Amino acid sequence: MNTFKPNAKHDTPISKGWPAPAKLNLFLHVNNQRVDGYHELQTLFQFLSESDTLDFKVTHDGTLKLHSELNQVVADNDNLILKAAKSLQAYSQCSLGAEIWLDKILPMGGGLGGGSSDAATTLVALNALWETQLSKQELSKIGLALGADVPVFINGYCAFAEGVGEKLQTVDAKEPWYLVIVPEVHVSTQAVFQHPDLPRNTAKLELSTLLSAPWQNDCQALVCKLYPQVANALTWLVEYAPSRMTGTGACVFGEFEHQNEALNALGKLPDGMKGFVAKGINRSPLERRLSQL
Ligand SMILES: C[C@@](CO)(OP(=O)(O)O)[C@H](O)COP(=O)(O)OP(=O)(O)OC[C@H]1O[C@@H](n2ccc(N)nc2=O)[C@H](O)[C@@H]1O
Ligand SMILES: Nc1ncnc2c1ncn2[C@@H]1O[C@H](COP(=O)(O)OP(=O)(O)O)[C@@H](O)[C@H]1O
Repeated sequence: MNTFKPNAKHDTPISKGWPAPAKLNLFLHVNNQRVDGYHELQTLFQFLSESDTLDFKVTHDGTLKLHSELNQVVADNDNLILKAAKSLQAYSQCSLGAEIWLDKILPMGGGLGGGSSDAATTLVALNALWETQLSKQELSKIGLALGADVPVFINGYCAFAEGVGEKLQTVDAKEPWYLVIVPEVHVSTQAVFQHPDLPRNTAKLELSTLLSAPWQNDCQALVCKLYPQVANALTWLVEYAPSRMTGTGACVFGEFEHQNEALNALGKLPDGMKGFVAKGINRSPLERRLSQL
């Protein structure tokens, strides 16, 4: 419905409004460390109603250009959007290029997966616009090389993940409202996984057992010890709702049945804490967008 609307400013068609949603890890278990250093996980991913938005214009000279204020903080060579577009060009031998506009609203490096989601949306959108016709499986293979969380965003459904996040099983979870607190601290995923105090031996369990057991994040205690801002945010939030950390942090989330309860708690956030309210969603808005083409 939003595809290829002529845009006076750019004078050529731009495909607008491709969403790149945030995710939460509703639980995160670290089961094992592989010989290559990576950790085997069991985790449950759910999307949030908060998204970055990307617009794309196909070009015919093979060049890739990103328009974003993010280039003040992330060099083009490191930006997952351009890396994703280059990987798709290489894999599919496509000679087309693209201009890409990013409206970035998701906090970076907080365990909400915004960078991975931007990369997934780029792969899915350009696969459609360049007509490269790769399957979700092929796109996920390309995406996994960019980040462990990219496949779940390509798949587009709330999912239980194993391995390093690539073995996915769709789950129909409840869709509550969340208050997400964004502590002003950067937690390095690599540093958490390399830390000697990280528990790495949670028993692997069947999905049915995991879904009915209390949910936990194995990285949370360590991150709270290393970053008091994360511990403080959780201490405040658990007074209002069952709360946990997402991914390797730093963001924490509290679960509410009704939007107004989450908004009410947001309104009481102490000075110096930032957060937002979003709904948990099982079908990604990217998946919905694709089905409208
Ligand atoms: C653990 C999760 C859960 O969603 O955390 P968040 O990043 O979202 O917080 C993700 O799988 C993270 O995925 P992603 O952020 O893409 O991680 P990558 O860039 O692939 O890896 C960063 C570094 O973390 C370590 N790493 C990452 C994932 C994993 N399963 N085992 C690891 O040991 C590796 O040292 C790697 O070099
Ligand atoms: N398009 C992008 N958006 C966000 N971060 C990006 C992007 N491209 C590269 N990055 C890098 O990826 C890192 C992780 O970003 P993000 O996915 O938001 O966090 P997390 O992995 O903690 O969920 C950022 O700190 C940034 O250096």
